[in-house]
Amino acid sequence: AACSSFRLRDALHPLWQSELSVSGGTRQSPINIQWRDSVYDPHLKPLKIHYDPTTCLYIWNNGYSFQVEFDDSADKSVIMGGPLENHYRLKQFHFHWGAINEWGSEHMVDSKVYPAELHLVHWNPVTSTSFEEAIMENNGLVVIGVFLKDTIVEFDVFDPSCLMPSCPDYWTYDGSLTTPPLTESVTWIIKKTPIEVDQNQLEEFRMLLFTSAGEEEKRMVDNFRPLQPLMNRTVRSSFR
Ligand SMILES: Cc1ccc(O)c(S)c1
Ligand SMILES: [Zn+2]
Repeated sequence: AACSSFRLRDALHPLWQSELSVSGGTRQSPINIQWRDSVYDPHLKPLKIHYDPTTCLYIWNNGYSFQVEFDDSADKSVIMGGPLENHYRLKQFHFHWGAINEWGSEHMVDSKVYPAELHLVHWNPVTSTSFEEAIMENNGLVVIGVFLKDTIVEFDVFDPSCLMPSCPDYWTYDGSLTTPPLTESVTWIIKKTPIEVDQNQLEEFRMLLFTSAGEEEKRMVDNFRPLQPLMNRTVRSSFR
């Protein structure tokens, strides 16, 4: 019922209004992951994550999420393994969330939506010389998506490794950025198990603003892109 009261225009933040779909896009994100249609790939390795908290630089509001930036001038916070052919450097992480707990995540699993979704954005230093260049490269980026569900716990937002669920299971598919330029440069790795965050943490997200000082206040909520067609893609799973 809550979803029926959800007005599509709420999710059409000016950011996406003009770019609901990239013309000719064949691998757009986010998608609804149909668990029974995902294909177990025994060649998928465990994902290896080595984050160095000292690479954490600062947090800022970029107008459509809050983002924690990392020093990516060396291979200090990196991921490798999984579906990846080499290592990727952590550049930033940010979240997407809803105005209420009934919606907010970008990806869905069997049409189940979560209140929020964490994106850990990495770039390929082997095929690109900078993050900005990697955004335009085929598979220049890897984004790890982690669902958030509300419960009563505390978590430290600045040590990204503690943002990762202990369960190693993930789905992976070829997709795109979910914000402009929506480039089809992302290998998505979606963790099967959500992390649990305190309801107060979700409320704090909803206190942020899309607007700058002096403008009429607009709460930063519903900063997620609508689902995109799967088209000719298969989602692989790292687990049976
Ligand atoms: C590079 C980048 C920027 C913003 C995003 O929401 C995503 S998913 C990726
Ligand atoms: Zn994102």
